Amino acid sequence: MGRVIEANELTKRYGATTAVDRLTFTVRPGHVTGFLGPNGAGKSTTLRVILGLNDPSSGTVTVDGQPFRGRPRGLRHVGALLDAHDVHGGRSARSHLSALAHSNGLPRRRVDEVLEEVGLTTAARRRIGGFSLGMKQRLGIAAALLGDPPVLLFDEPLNGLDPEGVLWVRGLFHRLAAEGRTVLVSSHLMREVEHTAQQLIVIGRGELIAAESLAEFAAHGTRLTVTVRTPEVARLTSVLTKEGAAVRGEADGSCTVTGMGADRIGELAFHSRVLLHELAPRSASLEEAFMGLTADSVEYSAGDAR
Ligand SMILES: Nc1ncnc2c1ncn2[C@@H]1O[C@H](COP(=O)(O)OP(=O)(O)OP(=O)(O)O)[C@@H](O)[C@H]1O
Repeated sequence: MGRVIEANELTKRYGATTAVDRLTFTVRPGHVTGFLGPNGAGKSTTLRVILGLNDPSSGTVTVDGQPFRGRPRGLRHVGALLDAHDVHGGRSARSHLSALAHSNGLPRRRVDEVLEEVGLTTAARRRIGGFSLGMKQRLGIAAALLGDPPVLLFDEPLNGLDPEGVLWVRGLFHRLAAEGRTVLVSSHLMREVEHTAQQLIVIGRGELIAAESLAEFAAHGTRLTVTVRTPEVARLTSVLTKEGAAVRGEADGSCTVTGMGADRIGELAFHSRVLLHELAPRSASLEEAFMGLTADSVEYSAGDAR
């Protein structure tokens, strides 16, 4: 049942600001795709353009080979949670969803089904204005699911959810993907995405930085570093730097070596009769890889704070 989202050289400018800059990517069904980038990277803009809420300045984005805008009864094709606050506070959850179901020609029974799905059945008659952010996120997810669509877009859906809610959302996204749907989930935090997504699209300053599996991202983002502990720091540093490694002293007395594997460090230390107390290879975490890759974009958005 899946549908592919394809962006081709997608560009969106707001006056002098280029929010999305020649983005080309494909989102496939069957797994959760994380859409990752620092604040202001252009994630929300991209999602809005996919949904046809904004026109691209140039380039194209299609869902199942066609621009999404103008599809009748859109909720049957693409469900989206863009902004959990974007709901009428005076309405109840049930009347909000009923209105959406009605305008999209969806059967009323779907309202009860999605309320049950997101755990809001008992709160269905309460005013949305009194909902916590987590409850509003659940309501937004319910609205996205209403049309039982094959394509689902979620903008920062984990915001405001408690740990139990986060686990629930992850389980839900995995199930939706396993059913063959296309699931795109944006976040500015790698730690949110790394347990949720199998595929990643990483952007910074509106530009594509990476589009690959989480495993590939982890592998190429990883710099080889080795933690070494020795009572003879100066001698070891001299031995290793002569062979091309970089050695940095840490506050706890250990050294971080880059550019050389643990085997070679051990060999060189042995031949130079330098005593080692610890020799531990470590790989950068996904968070570190993400921050390293997007460092330039973060500086940009910090200076360009909205
Ligand atoms: N309607 C608009 N008018 C002018 N500039 C805009 C508009 N919408 C977005 N921008 C700008 O486009 C850039 C990308 O914004 P966008 O909201 O898409 O990023 P984001 O990755 O979703 O960030 P965040 O995580 O902070 O929501 C920002 O510099 C933002 O200020």
